[in-house]
Amino acid sequence: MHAYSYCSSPGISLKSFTSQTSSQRVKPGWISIQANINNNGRFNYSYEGGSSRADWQSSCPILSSNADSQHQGTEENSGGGEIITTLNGHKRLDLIAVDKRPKPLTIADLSPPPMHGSNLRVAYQGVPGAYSEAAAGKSYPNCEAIPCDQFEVAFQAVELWLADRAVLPVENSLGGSIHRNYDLLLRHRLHIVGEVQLPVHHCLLALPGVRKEFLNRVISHPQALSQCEQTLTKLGLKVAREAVDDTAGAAEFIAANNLRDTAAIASARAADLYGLDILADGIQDDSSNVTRFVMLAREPIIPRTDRPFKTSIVFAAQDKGTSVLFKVLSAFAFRNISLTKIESRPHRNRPIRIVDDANVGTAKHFEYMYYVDFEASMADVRAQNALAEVQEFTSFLRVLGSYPMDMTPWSPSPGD
Ligand SMILES: O=C(O)C(=O)C[C@]1(C(=O)O)C=C[C@@H](O)C=C1
Repeated sequence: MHAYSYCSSPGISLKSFTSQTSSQRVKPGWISIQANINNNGRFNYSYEGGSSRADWQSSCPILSSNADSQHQGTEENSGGGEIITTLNGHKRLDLIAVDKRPKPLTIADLSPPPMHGSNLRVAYQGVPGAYSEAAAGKSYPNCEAIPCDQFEVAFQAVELWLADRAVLPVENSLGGSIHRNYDLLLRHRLHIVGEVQLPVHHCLLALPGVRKEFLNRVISHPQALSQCEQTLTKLGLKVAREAVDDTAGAAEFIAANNLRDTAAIASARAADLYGLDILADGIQDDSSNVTRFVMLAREPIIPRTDRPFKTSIVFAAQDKGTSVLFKVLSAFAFRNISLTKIESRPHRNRPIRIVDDANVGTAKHFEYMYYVDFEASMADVRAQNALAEVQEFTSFLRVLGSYPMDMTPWSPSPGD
């Protein structure tokens, strides 16, 4: 039933990147990484973890090299120059520790990692069974999907080289934009290197034996709740709705706490993973329910013109003039470049501008950051000229990425 062959990793949580006390809860199978900057301005990592911490550390070169200095394991020289560390009786080969001398760069260091290669570590928000995990698998088949407890953590995981890519939702055909990710795109320096559209087929899940009449509440991600609002009412479920971090997390929570009065909106895969029954299938309000995800990387890809590309930009208008937005949009229209999305968010550094006009009086203007997606590659001279023109009317302009459009055909799931 599940088309993707990704594998899940132990996850990363926000406390990984903030100050932390030793009493903090650690999810089973997750690693908690505390990153501090030391006196030399370098990162130090320390670890608390669930059962698979050692596996995770040994699969991650950054972690395994740092872990060596923190754990009181014993070391042997295997005779071949490698160091074998013994940790809790388990032997492990530490490639990083083998040879600390700088190595010459090879051609392999200079080429980007394979787009669909194996072992690409892809961070997503949520727990296994979340739609974001499926999007990671669709974007990078055979990747190692790394669950993160918040969107921000997925950004940081890539920035700190704990993951190679992040795959994050930006908009849904029914629920609209996921604003948090628009704000984070601006705050972080990652590049959009691709997009993927995922049909989202929701199910109502409950513990085995539970019937709809027993339910007092339905829990899920706020987007999923809004995508199923009308259907829940049609099913006669006049129960409380509660928002949680992700859809699969809602299913996991019901199973872990044996909640017989609560249902979750989540995927069929989440039902499988957490041992829940499907009370209703395909409960999204529209069968063509699609979420668009973007793939993020530390480096941009080189834009091309031999296939359809999309470019995402963000800009702020200059202080003076009210027709800036019109002028910016005209720069694309005159060059026959179609816009596929426009979104405005508060300008966090300067949310309000006081405008004094001797004739009209004083007004408070809200200031925005505008996000625009347009259908052209940055290698296309029309896009370059349009942006040169846009720059004249804006106080800030950043290209978030120029990347191949997702042209994969999809159809509503059978039974919708
Ligand atoms: O909760 C999940 O399963 C997610 O992957 C998050 C998310 C979202 O943020 O929009 C992704 C796809 C669906 O639209 C519902 C929820």
